[in-house]
Amino acid sequence: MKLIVSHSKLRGIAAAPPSKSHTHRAFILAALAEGTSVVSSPLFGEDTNATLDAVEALGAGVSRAKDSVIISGGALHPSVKIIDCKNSGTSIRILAGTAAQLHGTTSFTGDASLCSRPMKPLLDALAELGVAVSSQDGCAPFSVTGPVSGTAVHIRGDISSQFISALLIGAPLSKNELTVHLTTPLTSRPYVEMTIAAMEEHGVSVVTTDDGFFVPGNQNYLPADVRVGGDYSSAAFLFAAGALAGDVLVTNLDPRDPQGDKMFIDLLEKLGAGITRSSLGDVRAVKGTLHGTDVNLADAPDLFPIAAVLATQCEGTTRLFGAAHLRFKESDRIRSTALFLRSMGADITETDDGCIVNGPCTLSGANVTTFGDHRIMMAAAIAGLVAKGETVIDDAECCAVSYPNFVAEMQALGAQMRLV
Ligand SMILES: O=C(O)C1=C[C@@H](OP(=O)(O)O)[C@@H](O)[C@H](O)C1
Ligand SMILES: C=C(OP(=O)(O)O)C(=O)O
Repeated sequence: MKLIVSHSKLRGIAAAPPSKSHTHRAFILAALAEGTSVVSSPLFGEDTNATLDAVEALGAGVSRAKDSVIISGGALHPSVKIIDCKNSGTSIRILAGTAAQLHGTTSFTGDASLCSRPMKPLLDALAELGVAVSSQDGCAPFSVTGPVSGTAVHIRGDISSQFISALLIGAPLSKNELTVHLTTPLTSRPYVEMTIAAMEEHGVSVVTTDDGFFVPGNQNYLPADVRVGGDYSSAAFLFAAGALAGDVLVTNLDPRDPQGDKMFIDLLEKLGAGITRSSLGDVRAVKGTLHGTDVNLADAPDLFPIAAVLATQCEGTTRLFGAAHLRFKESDRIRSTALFLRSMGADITETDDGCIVNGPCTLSGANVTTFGDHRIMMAAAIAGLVAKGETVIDDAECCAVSYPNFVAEMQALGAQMRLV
């Protein structure tokens, strides 16, 4: 399907969809805990559905209701069928760390995008811990044959924090302790902090050390009822829509949430958008005169495509930097973002770890290739709201990965968008 977007004025209230990252963690940790856990308000997106199907294949009891999932966990076993994680890096990496703790072999695969994303640092780390791994080229499809027997592991932290989350989440299941030594600085650190917070909610502990993490062995995950809060990465598209094209109030957000992408609100404020925060966590974003600045996205890479869209509407130069790991996402997001914005008329130059944008740019509608990447699709749709003429975006259904109601939500706010 294609999405056709025209210049629009927006006004209204939208609830942020549930957090994708919290939902993955809630489903997996509930599956690891002996007993019954209830996950309320989870995200039912394609990525989190892949995780839910996978924990079922690994032996968890799963009962899906309209706005919650009941999971009976604790007695996991290797999956007899190949686990297909579709488009989801978080699913395949964290679940590989879990499957590696089980006695036997589990195989994983995904779609073409996922099968081209890096897995080797995690597979090498699992091999260092005594797990037999088999993959053709360090990518999916691959299999792991557990259990883990080692007690120390070395892994780089600058490709994906999901490798670290995978090792940490699996570790308490081992008889032995685990020390994780990072061989490079850790990027996307807030996601590891979300992992540790979620593990603590299920009664297990992780210690942060000078060069990584330490997890005591032989710990038991306890069942817990968890309510999933709103997703700041998805909300960024709503905030940007308000800041560029009108006035949008976003609800269902918790300012105490460890999600790193809540930095987007501070960024909008710094750029000059009208931002108002209520004591309940709601945030209103209103169109303002925007000015360029330098933004380090090392810890919030998912904001890159929409931050680049904002940058095109800022006076002066905006430098987005620090996020070379954007090259390993659903697409090479530095390239795919620069490509679509340049085709719309933006002055944008790729760098190794981000981009430089000279604004303000007059954007014009163009044919946008998303590369099947949900965040490129949604960023292009927001760019289309301020472009002259029609923006035609391919593969529009790919937003179902993280934000299935994106188009309906934008239309309800007054966006001129139609699916054809
Ligand atoms: O752990 C997670 O939930 C995620 C970690 C991040 O990936 P990297 O650690 O690969 O940057 C982020 O981009 C992804 O959307 C979700
Ligand atoms: C990179 C993302 O997710 P994942 O790594 O789980 O595919 C994302 O949602 O932008």
